[in-house]
Amino acid sequence: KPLALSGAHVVVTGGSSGIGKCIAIECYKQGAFITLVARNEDKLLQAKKEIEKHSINDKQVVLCISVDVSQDYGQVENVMKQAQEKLGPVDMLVNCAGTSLAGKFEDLEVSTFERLMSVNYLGSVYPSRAVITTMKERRVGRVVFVSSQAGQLGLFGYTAYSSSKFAIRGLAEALQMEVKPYNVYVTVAYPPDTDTPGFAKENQTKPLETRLISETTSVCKPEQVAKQIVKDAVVVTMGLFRTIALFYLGSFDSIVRRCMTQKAKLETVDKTA
Ligand SMILES: NC(=O)C1=CN([C@@H]2O[C@H](COP(=O)(O)OP(=O)(O)OC[C@H]3O[C@@H](n4cnc5c(N)ncnc54)[C@H](OP(=O)(O)O)[C@@H]3O)[C@@H](O)[C@H]2O)C=CC1
Ligand SMILES: CCCCCCCCCCCCCCCC(=O)[C@@H](N)CO
Repeated sequence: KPLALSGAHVVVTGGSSGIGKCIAIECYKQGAFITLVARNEDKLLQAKKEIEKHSINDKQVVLCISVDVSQDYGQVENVMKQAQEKLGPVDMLVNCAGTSLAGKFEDLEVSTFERLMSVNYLGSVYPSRAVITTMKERRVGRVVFVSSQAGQLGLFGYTAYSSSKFAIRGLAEALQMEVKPYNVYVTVAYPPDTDTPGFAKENQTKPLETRLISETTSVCKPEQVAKQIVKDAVVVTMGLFRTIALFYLGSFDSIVRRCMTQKAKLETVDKTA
Protein backbone atom coordinates (compact mmCIF):
# COMPACT_ATOMS: atom_id res chain seq x y z
CA LYS A 1 0.00 0.00 0.00
CA PRO A 2 2.74 2.56 0.68
CA LEU A 3 4.18 4.04 -2.53
CA ALA A 4 7.73 2.89 -3.23
CA LEU A 5 9.74 6.00 -4.05
CA SER A 6 12.64 4.02 -5.48
CA GLY A 7 12.49 4.50 -9.25
CA ALA A 8 9.29 6.55 -8.96
CA HIS A 9 8.78 9.77 -10.92
CA VAL A 10 8.07 12.64 -8.53
CA VAL A 11 7.14 16.10 -9.83
CA VAL A 12 7.64 18.97 -7.39
CA THR A 13 6.25 22.38 -8.31
CA GLY A 14 8.08 25.08 -6.40
CA GLY A 15 10.92 22.58 -6.21
CA SER A 16 13.66 25.17 -6.69
CA SER A 17 13.42 26.72 -3.22
CA GLY A 18 12.45 26.25 0.41
CA ILE A 19 10.05 23.45 1.36
CA GLY A 20 9.69 22.21 -2.24
CA LYS A 21 13.44 21.84 -2.69
CA CYS A 22 13.65 19.89 0.58
CA ILE A 23 10.79 17.63 -0.55
CA ALA A 24 12.69 16.94 -3.78
CA ILE A 25 15.85 16.10 -1.80
CA GLU A 26 13.89 13.81 0.53
CA CYS A 27 12.40 11.89 -2.41
CA TYR A 28 15.72 11.77 -4.28
CA LYS A 29 17.38 10.29 -1.20
CA GLN A 30 14.83 7.48 -1.44
CA GLY A 31 15.70 6.78 -5.07
CA ALA A 32 13.11 8.81 -6.93
CA PHE A 33 13.49 10.51 -10.32
CA ILE A 34 12.64 14.19 -9.94
CA THR A 35 11.07 16.88 -12.11
CA LEU A 36 11.41 20.37 -10.67
CA VAL A 37 8.91 22.96 -11.86
CA ALA A 38 9.34 26.69 -11.20
CA ARG A 39 9.84 29.90 -13.20
CA ASN A 40 13.41 31.08 -12.61
CA GLU A 41 15.91 28.95 -14.58
CA ASP A 42 19.00 29.88 -12.54
CA LYS A 43 17.32 28.88 -9.30
CA LEU A 44 16.18 25.63 -10.94
CA LEU A 45 19.71 24.72 -12.05
CA GLN A 46 21.12 25.67 -8.67
CA ALA A 47 18.58 23.41 -6.92
CA LYS A 48 19.24 20.57 -9.38
CA LYS A 49 22.95 20.66 -8.49
CA GLU A 50 22.17 20.63 -4.80
CA ILE A 51 19.72 17.72 -5.10
CA GLU A 52 22.11 15.65 -7.21
CA LYS A 53 24.58 15.59 -4.32
CA HIS A 54 22.17 13.23 -2.55
CA SER A 55 21.97 10.54 -5.26
CA ILE A 56 21.87 6.91 -4.19
CA ASN A 57 22.43 5.36 -7.63
CA ASP A 58 23.79 6.49 -11.00
CA LYS A 59 20.51 6.14 -12.91
CA GLN A 60 18.71 8.91 -11.03
CA VAL A 61 17.77 12.05 -12.97
CA VAL A 62 16.74 15.57 -11.97
CA LEU A 63 14.83 17.30 -14.76
CA CYS A 64 14.17 21.06 -14.64
CA ILE A 65 11.19 22.72 -16.27
CA SER A 66 10.63 26.45 -16.30
CA VAL A 67 6.96 27.41 -16.38
CA ASP A 68 4.53 29.58 -14.48
CA VAL A 69 2.03 27.12 -12.99
CA SER A 70 -0.63 29.81 -12.64
CA GLN A 71 -0.84 31.35 -16.09
CA ASP A 72 -2.10 29.05 -18.78
CA TYR A 73 -3.46 25.52 -18.43
CA GLY A 74 -2.31 24.52 -21.92
CA GLN A 75 1.26 25.45 -21.07
CA VAL A 76 1.21 23.46 -17.84
CA GLU A 77 -0.33 20.45 -19.60
CA ASN A 78 2.43 20.64 -22.22
CA VAL A 79 5.30 20.64 -19.75
CA MET A 80 3.73 17.76 -17.83
CA LYS A 81 3.61 15.82 -21.11
CA GLN A 82 7.29 16.61 -21.72
CA ALA A 83 8.22 15.45 -18.23
CA GLN A 84 6.30 12.18 -18.67
CA GLU A 85 7.95 11.52 -22.05
CA LYS A 86 11.37 11.85 -20.43
CA LEU A 87 10.85 10.22 -17.02
CA GLY A 88 7.67 8.17 -17.43
CA PRO A 89 4.23 8.62 -15.91
CA VAL A 90 4.06 10.71 -12.76
CA ASP A 91 3.75 8.58 -9.62
CA MET A 92 3.64 11.51 -7.25
CA LEU A 93 2.86 15.18 -7.80
CA VAL A 94 3.72 17.66 -5.07
CA ASN A 95 1.99 21.03 -5.52
CA CYS A 96 4.33 23.24 -3.53
CA ALA A 97 4.62 26.36 -5.71
CA GLY A 98 3.10 29.19 -3.75
CA THR A 99 3.57 32.66 -2.47
CA SER A 100 2.43 34.89 0.36
CA LEU A 101 1.87 38.54 1.01
CA ALA A 102 0.49 39.83 4.30
CA GLY A 103 -1.31 43.09 4.97
CA LYS A 104 -4.54 44.49 6.29
CA PHE A 105 -7.54 43.83 4.05
CA GLU A 106 -7.95 47.50 3.06
CA ASP A 107 -4.21 47.91 2.45
CA LEU A 108 -3.79 44.93 0.13
CA GLU A 109 -4.09 45.67 -3.58
CA VAL A 110 -7.04 43.97 -5.24
CA SER A 111 -4.53 42.48 -7.66
CA THR A 112 -2.86 40.69 -4.74
CA PHE A 113 -6.04 38.72 -4.07
CA GLU A 114 -6.11 37.74 -7.73
CA ARG A 115 -2.44 36.81 -7.81
CA LEU A 116 -2.45 34.69 -4.63
CA MET A 117 -5.56 32.88 -5.76
CA SER A 118 -3.97 32.23 -9.16
CA VAL A 119 -0.63 30.99 -7.88
CA ASN A 120 -1.70 29.14 -4.73
CA TYR A 121 -5.03 27.74 -5.90
CA LEU A 122 -5.07 27.57 -9.73
CA GLY A 123 -1.34 26.78 -9.63
CA SER A 124 -2.33 23.59 -7.78
CA VAL A 125 -5.34 22.84 -9.98
CA TYR A 126 -3.47 22.96 -13.31
CA PRO A 127 -0.64 20.47 -12.65
CA SER A 128 -3.05 18.11 -10.84
CA ARG A 129 -5.57 18.30 -13.68
CA ALA A 130 -2.77 17.48 -16.13
CA VAL A 131 -1.69 14.24 -14.43
CA ILE A 132 -4.84 12.84 -12.82
CA THR A 133 -6.21 10.94 -15.83
CA THR A 134 -3.06 8.88 -16.25
CA MET A 135 -2.89 8.24 -12.51
CA LYS A 136 -6.47 6.94 -12.53
CA GLU A 137 -5.80 4.76 -15.58
CA ARG A 138 -2.68 3.27 -14.00
CA ARG A 139 -4.38 2.87 -10.61
CA VAL A 140 -1.24 4.49 -9.16
CA GLY A 141 -0.68 7.98 -7.83
CA ARG A 142 -0.23 10.45 -5.07
CA VAL A 143 -1.21 14.11 -5.26
CA VAL A 144 0.12 16.31 -2.49
CA PHE A 145 -1.19 19.80 -1.80
CA VAL A 146 0.67 22.25 0.39
CA SER A 147 -1.74 24.47 2.27
CA SER A 148 -0.70 26.15 5.56
CA GLN A 149 -1.75 26.57 9.18
CA ALA A 150 -3.24 29.73 7.72
CA GLY A 151 -5.33 27.38 5.58
CA GLN A 152 -7.09 26.10 8.70
CA LEU A 153 -7.38 29.37 10.60
CA GLY A 154 -8.05 32.79 9.14
CA LEU A 155 -5.52 35.10 10.76
CA PHE A 156 -4.96 38.87 10.87
CA GLY A 157 -3.09 40.02 7.78
CA TYR A 158 -3.89 36.91 5.80
CA THR A 159 -7.19 37.78 4.08
CA ALA A 160 -5.64 37.14 0.68
CA TYR A 161 -3.33 34.28 1.65
CA SER A 162 -5.62 32.30 3.98
CA SER A 163 -8.46 32.22 1.50
CA SER A 164 -6.19 30.85 -1.23
CA LYS A 165 -4.99 28.15 1.20
CA PHE A 166 -8.54 27.32 2.35
CA ALA A 167 -9.44 26.82 -1.32
CA ILE A 168 -6.77 24.14 -1.60
CA ARG A 169 -8.40 22.16 1.19
CA GLY A 170 -11.78 22.12 -0.57
CA LEU A 171 -10.15 21.04 -3.80
CA ALA A 172 -8.16 18.27 -2.12
CA GLU A 173 -11.03 16.79 -0.15
CA ALA A 174 -13.41 16.74 -3.11
CA LEU A 175 -10.75 15.29 -5.40
CA GLN A 176 -9.92 12.58 -2.87
CA MET A 177 -13.49 11.33 -2.97
CA GLU A 178 -13.33 11.10 -6.77
CA VAL A 179 -10.05 9.27 -7.14
CA LYS A 180 -9.94 6.94 -4.15
CA PRO A 181 -11.61 4.03 -6.03
CA TYR A 182 -8.76 4.30 -8.54
CA ASN A 183 -6.13 3.81 -5.83
CA VAL A 184 -5.01 7.44 -6.15
CA TYR A 185 -4.44 9.23 -2.86
CA VAL A 186 -4.58 12.92 -2.07
CA THR A 187 -2.89 14.47 0.95
CA VAL A 188 -2.86 18.03 2.23
CA ALA A 189 -0.10 19.50 4.38
CA TYR A 190 -0.76 22.41 6.73
CA PRO A 191 2.77 23.57 7.65
CA PRO A 192 3.55 26.17 10.31
CA ASP A 193 5.99 29.07 9.71
CA THR A 194 9.07 27.58 8.10
CA ASP A 195 12.51 29.09 7.56
CA THR A 196 12.65 29.58 3.77
CA PRO A 197 13.40 32.39 1.29
CA GLY A 198 9.65 32.78 0.83
CA PHE A 199 9.13 33.19 4.57
CA ALA A 200 11.88 35.84 4.78
CA LYS A 201 10.17 37.75 2.00
CA GLU A 202 6.77 37.44 3.63
CA ASN A 203 8.17 38.81 6.88
CA GLN A 204 8.96 42.10 5.15
CA THR A 205 5.24 42.62 4.53
CA LYS A 206 3.76 41.51 7.88
CA PRO A 207 1.76 44.00 9.93
CA LEU A 208 2.71 44.13 13.62
CA GLU A 209 -0.34 42.06 14.65
CA THR A 210 0.52 39.29 12.20
CA ARG A 211 4.12 39.28 13.38
CA LEU A 212 3.06 39.02 17.04
CA ILE A 213 0.61 36.20 16.29
CA SER A 214 3.30 34.36 14.32
CA GLU A 215 5.81 34.79 17.13
CA THR A 216 3.61 32.74 19.49
CA THR A 217 4.85 29.65 17.64
CA SER A 218 8.36 28.69 16.62
CA VAL A 219 9.74 28.59 13.09
CA CYS A 220 10.36 25.11 11.66
CA LYS A 221 13.22 23.89 9.50
CA PRO A 222 12.21 23.15 5.90
CA GLU A 223 14.01 19.76 6.01
CA GLN A 224 11.82 18.70 8.92
CA VAL A 225 8.58 19.91 7.31
CA ALA A 226 9.51 18.22 4.02
CA LYS A 227 10.21 14.90 5.71
CA GLN A 228 6.77 14.89 7.32
CA ILE A 229 5.03 15.82 4.04
CA VAL A 230 6.74 12.99 2.15
CA LYS A 231 5.99 10.49 4.90
CA ASP A 232 2.31 11.44 4.97
CA ALA A 233 2.10 11.10 1.19
CA VAL A 234 3.80 7.72 1.03
CA VAL A 235 1.87 6.11 3.88
CA VAL A 236 -1.58 7.65 3.70
CA THR A 237 -3.57 7.63 6.95
CA MET A 238 -6.95 9.29 7.38
CA GLY A 239 -6.84 12.31 9.69
CA LEU A 240 -8.69 10.98 12.72
CA PHE A 241 -9.72 14.41 13.94
CA ARG A 242 -12.51 14.19 11.38
CA THR A 243 -14.26 11.48 13.38
CA ILE A 244 -17.80 12.62 12.69
CA ALA A 245 -17.11 13.31 9.04
CA LEU A 246 -15.74 9.78 8.73
CA PHE A 247 -19.17 8.16 8.81
CA TYR A 248 -20.48 10.43 6.10
CA LEU A 249 -17.38 10.16 3.97
CA GLY A 250 -17.51 6.37 4.24
CA SER A 251 -21.05 6.27 2.94
CA PHE A 252 -20.24 8.79 0.21
CA ASP A 253 -17.25 6.69 -0.83
CA SER A 254 -19.53 3.69 -1.23
CA ILE A 255 -21.80 5.74 -3.51
CA VAL A 256 -18.79 6.60 -5.64
CA ARG A 257 -17.66 2.96 -5.78
CA ARG A 258 -21.18 1.79 -6.64
CA CYS A 259 -21.35 4.23 -9.55
CA MET A 260 -17.97 3.03 -10.75
CA THR A 261 -19.05 -0.64 -10.83
CA GLN A 262 -22.34 0.34 -12.42
CA LYS A 263 -20.56 2.26 -15.16
CA ALA A 264 -18.12 -0.59 -15.79
CA LYS A 265 -21.08 -2.99 -16.18
CA LEU A 266 -22.83 -0.70 -18.66
CA GLU A 267 -19.64 -0.39 -20.68
CA THR A 268 -19.29 -4.19 -20.99
CA VAL A 269 -22.93 -4.42 -22.01
CA ASP A 270 -22.33 -1.73 -24.64
CA LYS A 271 -19.32 -3.60 -26.01
CA THR A 272 -21.06 -6.98 -26.16
CA ALA A 273 -24.22 -5.50 -27.70
N1 LIG B 1 7.59 29.02 4.56
C1 LIG B 1 6.47 29.00 5.28
O1 LIG B 1 6.40 29.58 6.37
C2 LIG B 1 5.27 28.25 4.82
C3 LIG B 1 5.06 27.98 3.48
N2 LIG B 1 3.93 27.32 3.07
C4 LIG B 1 3.69 27.04 1.66
O2 LIG B 1 4.70 26.18 1.19
C5 LIG B 1 4.98 26.43 -0.18
C6 LIG B 1 6.45 26.71 -0.36
O3 LIG B 1 6.80 27.80 0.45
P1 LIG B 1 8.31 28.28 0.64
O4 LIG B 1 9.21 27.12 0.54
O5 LIG B 1 8.31 29.15 1.82
O6 LIG B 1 8.44 29.21 -0.66
P2 LIG B 1 9.69 29.81 -1.48
O7 LIG B 1 9.29 31.19 -1.83
O8 LIG B 1 10.97 29.62 -0.77
O9 LIG B 1 9.66 28.90 -2.81
C7 LIG B 1 8.57 28.99 -3.67
C8 LIG B 1 8.79 28.11 -4.86
O10 LIG B 1 7.65 28.18 -5.72
C9 LIG B 1 8.05 28.64 -7.01
N3 LIG B 1 6.99 29.43 -7.58
C10 LIG B 1 6.41 30.54 -7.07
N4 LIG B 1 5.48 31.04 -7.87
C11 LIG B 1 5.44 30.21 -8.95
C12 LIG B 1 4.68 30.17 -10.15
N5 LIG B 1 3.76 31.13 -10.43
N6 LIG B 1 4.91 29.18 -11.06
C13 LIG B 1 5.82 28.23 -10.80
N7 LIG B 1 6.57 28.21 -9.68
C14 LIG B 1 6.39 29.19 -8.77
C15 LIG B 1 9.34 29.41 -6.76
O11 LIG B 1 10.19 29.49 -7.88
P3 LIG B 1 10.09 30.76 -8.94
O12 LIG B 1 9.88 31.97 -8.12
O13 LIG B 1 11.37 30.72 -9.70
O14 LIG B 1 8.92 30.44 -9.81
C16 LIG B 1 9.97 28.53 -5.69
O15 LIG B 1 10.54 27.38 -6.28
C17 LIG B 1 4.07 27.61 -0.56
O16 LIG B 1 2.90 27.11 -1.14
C18 LIG B 1 3.76 28.26 0.77
O17 LIG B 1 2.56 28.95 0.74
C19 LIG B 1 3.01 26.88 3.98
C20 LIG B 1 3.17 27.11 5.31
C21 LIG B 1 4.32 27.81 5.83
C1 LIG C 1 -5.22 23.57 13.98
C2 LIG C 1 -4.06 24.40 13.63
C3 LIG C 1 -3.35 24.90 14.85
C4 LIG C 1 -2.59 26.11 14.52
C5 LIG C 1 -1.96 26.82 15.68
C6 LIG C 1 -2.08 28.29 15.52
C7 LIG C 1 -0.78 29.01 15.45
C8 LIG C 1 -0.89 30.21 14.55
C9 LIG C 1 0.42 30.94 14.45
C10 LIG C 1 0.59 31.63 13.13
C11 LIG C 1 0.67 30.66 11.98
C12 LIG C 1 0.86 31.32 10.67
C13 LIG C 1 1.13 30.27 9.66
C14 LIG C 1 1.36 30.85 8.31
C15 LIG C 1 2.46 30.10 7.64
C16 LIG C 1 2.55 30.46 6.21
O1 LIG C 1 1.89 29.86 5.42
C17 LIG C 1 3.43 31.57 5.78
N1 LIG C 1 4.50 31.77 6.65
C18 LIG C 1 3.93 31.32 4.39
O2 LIG C 1 5.00 32.14 4.05
